[in-house]
Amino acid sequence: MSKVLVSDSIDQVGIDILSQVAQVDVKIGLPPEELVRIIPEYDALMIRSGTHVTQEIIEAANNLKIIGRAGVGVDNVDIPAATRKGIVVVNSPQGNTIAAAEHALTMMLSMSRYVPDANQSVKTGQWDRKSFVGVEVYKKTLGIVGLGKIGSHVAAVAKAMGMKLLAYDPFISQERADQIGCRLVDLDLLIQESDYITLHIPKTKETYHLFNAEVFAKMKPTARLINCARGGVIDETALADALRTGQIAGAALDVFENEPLEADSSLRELGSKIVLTPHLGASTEEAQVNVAIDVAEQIRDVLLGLPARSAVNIPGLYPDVLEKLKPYLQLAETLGNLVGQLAGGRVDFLDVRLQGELAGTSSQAVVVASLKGLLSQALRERVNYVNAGIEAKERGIRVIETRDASVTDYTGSLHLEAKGSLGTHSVTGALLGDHEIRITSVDDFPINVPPTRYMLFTLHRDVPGIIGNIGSLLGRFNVNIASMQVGRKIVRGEAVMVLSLDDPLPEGILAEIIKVSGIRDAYTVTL
Ligand SMILES: NC(=O)C1=CN([C@@H]2O[C@H](COP(=O)(O)OP(=O)(O)OC[C@H]3O[C@@H](n4cnc5c(N)ncnc54)[C@H](O)[C@@H]3O)[C@@H](O)[C@H]2O)C=CC1
Ligand SMILES: O=C(O)CCC(=O)C(=O)O
Repeated sequence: MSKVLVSDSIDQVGIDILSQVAQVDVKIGLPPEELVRIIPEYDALMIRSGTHVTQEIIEAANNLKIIGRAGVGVDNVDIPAATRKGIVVVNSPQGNTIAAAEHALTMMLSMSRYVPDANQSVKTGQWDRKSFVGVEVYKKTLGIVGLGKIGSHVAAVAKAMGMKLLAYDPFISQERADQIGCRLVDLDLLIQESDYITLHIPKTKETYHLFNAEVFAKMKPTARLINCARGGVIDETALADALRTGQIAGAALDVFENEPLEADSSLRELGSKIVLTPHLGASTEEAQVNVAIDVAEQIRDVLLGLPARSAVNIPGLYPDVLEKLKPYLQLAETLGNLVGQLAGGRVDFLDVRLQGELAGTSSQAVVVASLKGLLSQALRERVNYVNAGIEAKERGIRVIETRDASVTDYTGSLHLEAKGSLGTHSVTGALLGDHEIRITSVDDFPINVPPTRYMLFTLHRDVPGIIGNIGSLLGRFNVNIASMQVGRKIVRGEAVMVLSLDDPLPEGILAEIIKVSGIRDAYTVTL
């Protein structure tokens, strides 16, 4: 039975789903060295934002197939390391959208009306109304940085509260911003014109310390900043200075560069100018149920050999695409494996040509499947859909994708050409019916054979006697021929012979085959 480690607090509904297919161990708050020690036992790891899945943990995770992040941000997982190791990383892209958006709005309103401080003063026996005169958000300008799922929901609610909306998001179209009712502007203008700025961006190289001393100097002195996205997108030292010196009026933060926030952080000493929460954006009952179900189902599916619907490191393999392409992916893997063996080791170039109806589909998954097949001889079960692309890149394999919808011999076909240590070779394949694979050409010689486990390919001159000679040679070595086919372009010209064999070819027989008069070259393939 598979084993799943849950290392952050997850709603019970998620544990129940996982328990249908696996032994589930819940161990919260493990020190990193303990995680490194026990991770080899596990097939899956389920986390929230508390566990940092570092390269060291991933390198030790020799049985891990999937890391499930019950939430959106995957910046606490070393994705490149997981990808290299062939571990799928999944998240829940929408399960906590509403919770995070509502938290940002809560922060904006409670900061504007000094709710946390007023609450504290009443609870400590005071009745002070003068110190807590707030400001309204009505008719104020809200600048939204990152107009994705959370940013868009914040926009919809803020609009209903009568706020004017500006947005900065270099990856969002004007049309989408118009639909949401936001004016799309550049970051400088947003910074200068906004009364409130709310951040809904991921933490990346580009967004690290995006809000810094220079930015605070350009903001209105009455402006307030909200961050319920990720710590690290704000330079916290510069923010503390800007608040202390009155460069900006207030800030409300749910996330921090280091979590938990350091006990001596200067952010804790800014009184009513700042509202702080301990990363509570996703902490609603509803969101926790949503993300637990979403991610546990994906872990369950992957452990059962099914695809995950929200994998962040498998390109283009969304379930609907996958369902349609599945037979073609099998074809691509088979042809990749075949052409890789014909071209010999050290392949440095692969042309993936999608033909007929295949030319109209998303090519990414087909390319990944071709690479998986190509690398399978070298990497065996270590190569999978997650790491095939990166493994190919690290081996210096240049991949090009081409499309030719005009090829209509079959409904859809795939042509792979590889250059390796044995020269350049090509194979084409198509599907017979829904999923029966046929190899339809080798080195541009037309054939029509199903792939079988053991195969022999020869390049030869099409003259009488060759087939008989090869047949008797194989007979002498006790190799049984299951089927044989010759492909040629002209009679008595160059030809290719494909034999499906019941047995693997014994050592040394290839050298004998090449000696047969008329044989130019011979290759054995094991699929
Ligand atoms: N505080 C909390 O508990 C929670 C925090 N989050 C965080 O909120 C953030 C947003 O989440 P979603 O809206 O679900 O993600 P999303 O992917 O739907 O939206 C992110 C948006 O940021 C934009 N973006 C990326 N780079 C940018 C840049 N350099 N400048 C401006 N915009 C940029 C993208 O185009 C995208 O539209 C994430 O960092 C996520 O981790 C999410 C849920 C809960
Ligand atoms: O798991 C949590 O509570 C944090 C959620 C979060 O930050 C996210 O989903 O990106």
